Amino acid sequence: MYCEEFVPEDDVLLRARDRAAELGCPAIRPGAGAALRVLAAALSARSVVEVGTGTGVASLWLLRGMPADGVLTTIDVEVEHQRAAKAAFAEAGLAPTRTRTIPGRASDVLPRLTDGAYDLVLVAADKHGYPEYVEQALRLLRPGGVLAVDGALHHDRVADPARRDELTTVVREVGRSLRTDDRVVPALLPSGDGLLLAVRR
Ligand SMILES: C[S@@+](CC[C@H](N)C(=O)[O-])C[C@H]1O[C@@H](n2cnc3c(N)ncnc32)[C@H](O)[C@@H]1O
Repeated sequence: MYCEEFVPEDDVLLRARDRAAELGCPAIRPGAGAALRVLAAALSARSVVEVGTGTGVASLWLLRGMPADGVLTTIDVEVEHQRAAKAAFAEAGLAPTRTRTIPGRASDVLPRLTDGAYDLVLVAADKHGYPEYVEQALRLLRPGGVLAVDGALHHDRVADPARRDELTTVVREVGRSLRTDDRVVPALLPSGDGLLLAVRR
């Protein structure tokens, strides 16, 4: 699709995407990755959290929008995924100080991060955990900071009211609750698999 390929990926991103396919870990699609890079650049995001490192595809998009002294804190329960992500960060020539990779379950790690200290939080891990990760993200964001939730359309199932399986319902409810949450200004972009955005008031 034209929009998904509008900003092409370089070899480092394509290799990280290949490793994601090898490990069976779905990576963010390029259109949503490009949108994240825009957000990170627009916010001059120096402190970013990613929930669900995978092999580092979204991490690279974020880091490329962040200023040169920005630090990405990225969490994943799978050590093998984070190992692949670290290889991608090295290939991209990123200084080790630019990334803080934390192994562990998001529900254990997120509560240890500081309130109101982050410019941007990307939620992209197990969808069952989305309601909890979104709540944690709203705690972590500074006013004016942005929450991004990847997979918000869940393969277009969220938009189809006839789809009532558990995961689709969880993701749909996350969107509904952010839409009526006075703490944020929301929008749902159709890029990638759906990128739900919410600016923290
Ligand atoms: C969709 S992939 C992330 C893709 C990545 N953001 C990218 O675009 O390259 C989801 C990741 O979440 C991780 N994950 C699953 N459950 C988790 C949990 N409870 N806590 C932390 N990470 C988890 C998986 O190991 C997997 O690497």
